[in-house]
Amino acid sequence: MKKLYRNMRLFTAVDNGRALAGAEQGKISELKNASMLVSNGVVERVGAEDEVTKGICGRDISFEKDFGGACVIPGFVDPHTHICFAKRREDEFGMRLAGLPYLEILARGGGILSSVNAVKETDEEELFRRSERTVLAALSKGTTTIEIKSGYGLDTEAELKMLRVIERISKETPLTVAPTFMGAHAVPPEYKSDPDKFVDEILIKEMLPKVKAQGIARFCDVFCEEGVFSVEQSRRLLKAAAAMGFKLKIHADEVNDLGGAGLAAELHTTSAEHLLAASEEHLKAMGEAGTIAVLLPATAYSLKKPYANGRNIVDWNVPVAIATDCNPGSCFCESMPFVFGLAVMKMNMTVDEALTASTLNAAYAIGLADKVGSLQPGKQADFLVLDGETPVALAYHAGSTSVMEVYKLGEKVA
Ligand SMILES: N=CN[C@@H](CCC(=O)O)C(=O)O
Ligand SMILES: [Zn+2]
Repeated sequence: MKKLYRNMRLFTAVDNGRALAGAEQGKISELKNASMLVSNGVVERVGAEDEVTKGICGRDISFEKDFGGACVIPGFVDPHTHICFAKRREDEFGMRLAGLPYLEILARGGGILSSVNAVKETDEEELFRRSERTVLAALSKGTTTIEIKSGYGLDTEAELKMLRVIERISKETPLTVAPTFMGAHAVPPEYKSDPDKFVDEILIKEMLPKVKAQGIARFCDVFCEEGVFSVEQSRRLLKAAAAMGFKLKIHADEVNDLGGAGLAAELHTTSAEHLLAASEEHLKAMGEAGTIAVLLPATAYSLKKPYANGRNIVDWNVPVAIATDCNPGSCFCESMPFVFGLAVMKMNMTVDEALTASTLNAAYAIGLADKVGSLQPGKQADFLVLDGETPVALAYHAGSTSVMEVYKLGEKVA
């Protein structure tokens, strides 16, 4: 049986087989009085009502809804989160407000390492319950597909525990989930004097094969940053991961311009994230390599750092996606509408560019563009009804999500 959604003002990026870059990123299709025919949760037809219903017998339609001309966009795809965590770190936020730098907190054994201790102390059921709560908060704000990283385990057992919880989130919530293995999130204190040993003997020889064997991660990611993993260590890990069939991501040039964006271009990683301090040369190389820049403006907000230069990065022909980076430390934010507003107001992207960044390009950044990211035949019927005439509302109505209704696979879920 089919569902028919009618009378929508529908805005979507158009998928032509690759992430959109440069001027293409700002091209959005707008259809007034649009209808959408959904079959088994998948868009069968979308367009003018007479075309959409041509040859369809009324008896085949089990459900029909008129949206009264409301603005509809694809469900948000959040392509970068650490949303599987055991405890919030409000105390650390207070320390940062008092002037202590983020990397200094980590160097003193706090930050990511305090989240590692919390995950180890929390049993799997409880970790699932707490993570699920934050994931459902994201869903209520319009996120219908989400990437979730491990990386608060740092030993094989705890990393696998996180990845099992992430798999459960995928099975037991309405969201589509892209799981990422990020055992290279920080150097555990016991390897502080020999981080190469952690990279070569633990990450490469022990963890990657076990994660691969269990088939519970699609991507491998690394935090390439001063005092965390060097460019050379990141290169070794990512090359080993690629050889085992993982797709690649890299946290690059978040605080210091270490050359992570250049490494992303060299290895043709699917995406490079953060990029606040990345050089023009390396960003342009990413554009040539087709590596997607995943920008995280809520992290710049939360760390009180200058925003990544989204305007230039789009103009340099790098496909841009945006994400929340939801995590308990550097950025406790599960709201894609907030990130959308920051992209427009603080990174000088246009509303249309931000819409592509938060839907289609985000889907490409997690390898799921064949299923989600735009409202076109063959893709999941994941969509949002907005309070506003156009997607401008997402930036205009500051502090509101503007998301009235959330549909996943053609079903209202929030
Ligand atoms: N920068 C590294 N990792 C995360 C933060 C994780 C944390 O602070 O817990 C990020 O992408 O911002
Ligand atoms: Zn991150």
